[in-house]
Amino acid sequence: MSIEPLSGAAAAQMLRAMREKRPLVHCLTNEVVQEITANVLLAAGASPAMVVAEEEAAYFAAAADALLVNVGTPYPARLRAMHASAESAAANARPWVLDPVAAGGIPWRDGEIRKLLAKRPTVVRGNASEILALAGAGAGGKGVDSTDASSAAIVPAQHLAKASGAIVCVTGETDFITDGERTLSVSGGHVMTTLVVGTGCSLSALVAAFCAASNDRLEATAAACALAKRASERAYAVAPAPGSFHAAYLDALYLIEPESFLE
Ligand SMILES: Nc1ncnc2c1ncn2[C@@H]1O[C@H](COP(=O)(O)OP(=O)(O)O)[C@@H](O)[C@H]1O
Ligand SMILES: Cc1ncsc1CCOP(=O)(O)O
Ligand SMILES: [Mg+2]
Repeated sequence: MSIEPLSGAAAAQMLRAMREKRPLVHCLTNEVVQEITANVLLAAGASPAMVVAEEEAAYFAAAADALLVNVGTPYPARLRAMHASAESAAANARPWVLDPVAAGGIPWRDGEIRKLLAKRPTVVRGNASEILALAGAGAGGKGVDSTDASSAAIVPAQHLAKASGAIVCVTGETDFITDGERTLSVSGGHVMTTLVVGTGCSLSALVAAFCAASNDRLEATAAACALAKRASERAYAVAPAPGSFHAAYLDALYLIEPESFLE
């Protein structure tokens, strides 16, 4: 199966559409990354809302433009809100993204991730070890971090996409995005991105934002990856250490214009 790089024209169009819509993204995410997730969405041009109580999450999922479900710090009440919100998003034709943090490493969590996967997310975005584990081809990474190369997860990601009906986005040195038939790649970025917590989790939120603004969810997902990769490159050029890189990454997400993908 051939792999196509995402075109600059598609990335530009998707970023323009996302900024025009300024989608409201409902985030059910982990305790570690709430702030970077909200800030990444705001800087890129979307609108975050962390509506987490079981009593209100499903209601809000029907009203928001997209939903993120990230299982980084799961516990029963949060998982109940996640299941109800995923059902509500699907019933109201809203895209939703599953981020299977640490898949393969913890049996109870794996069971919960499988139950969420059965609810048919629009996109599953994870690092290579997480996607390999979900595809039945690996035993997880080092906690929340990947110990595998994204290139090793291309074929398993394609199988997982076919089996689950979701678009599967596996990130790493190169990001690969597949629906099981077509596979896009996004290269570049900088490894410094892995030294700032929440860059993967917040990318999953960005994928939700892009999917809210286009019906081509494969290209929308790849465009979110392309924005993150370009922002990482710009950030590293001015801030080559984690603390300042974090701030520069947000700045770059804000400053990058759609036209820059056409250069
Ligand atoms: N070796 C690398 N070189 C460049 N960019 C990377 C590398 N590893 C990860 N990234 C980027 O870091 C971000 C987070 O991806 P990743 O580390 O795979 O997810 P997670 O944080 O969920 O483990 C993505 O934008 C990805 O493209
Ligand atoms: C450190 C940590 N522990 C549980 S969730 C989490 C954040 C993981 O963030 P990311 O997957 O973006 O690196
Ligand atoms: Mg992650």
